[in-house]
Amino acid sequence: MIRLVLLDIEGTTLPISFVRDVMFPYAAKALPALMEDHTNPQVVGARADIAISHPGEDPLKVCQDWMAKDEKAAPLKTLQGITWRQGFEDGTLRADLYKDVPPALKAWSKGGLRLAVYSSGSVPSQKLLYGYTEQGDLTPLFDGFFDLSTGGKKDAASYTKIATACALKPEEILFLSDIGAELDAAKKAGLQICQLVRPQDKTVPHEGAPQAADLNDVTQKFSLPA
Ligand SMILES: CSCCC(=O)C(=O)COP(=O)(O)O
Ligand SMILES: [Mg+2]
Repeated sequence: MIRLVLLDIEGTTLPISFVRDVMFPYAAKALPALMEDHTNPQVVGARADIAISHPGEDPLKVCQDWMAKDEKAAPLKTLQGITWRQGFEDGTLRADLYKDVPPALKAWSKGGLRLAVYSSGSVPSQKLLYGYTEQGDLTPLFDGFFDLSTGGKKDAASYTKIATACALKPEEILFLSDIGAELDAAKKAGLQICQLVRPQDKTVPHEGAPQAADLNDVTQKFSLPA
């Protein structure tokens, strides 16, 4: 029996284009000034992590390269999250979630399902994103937020950790993502899985994973509350 739905963000609840064409350019513009901040402990920590992984390299250049390749690197995700706070709080950024997402999340939650997020985006940025959506603040719907500090999304151990943190058996969790390797890892850990194949995102269907076109389709295929 499914007790909790664990959701990826980019390509699952939010169009990839919003991340690539709105959020990333916003962060890219703010990053050079942020990298000069020597007082914020999170910035200092992220710079130190980059110095370990890329000794002798310019940390700003490393971040710019990561962004160009959409690398899910934890220091970059921390720094991007810091830049996005200003944008979400002053109204420049508003998460334009897929239209099927808010009603389905509300119906699932109202029907007794627990909801949690697992994204490469940092937990503070997950909370900003769901806190400032075109449909209002959706953060009260979630009782868990997980990011790369739990582990990589292609690593089965991360899903085991999430199940433990949620005090559930792995098979009581349904993980939704667009990425085949993430779904394979979750399946290996014993979670139920479903791939979101969003035409707008040109998602490549992954062999061996049940598929859904949107969250309404997930509701039907897994008999979730409607
Ligand atoms: C708060 S999500 C911001 C988008 C982002 O930076 C990202 O890397 C999303 O990756 P996901 O794991 O949700 O596909
Ligand atoms: Mg994704």
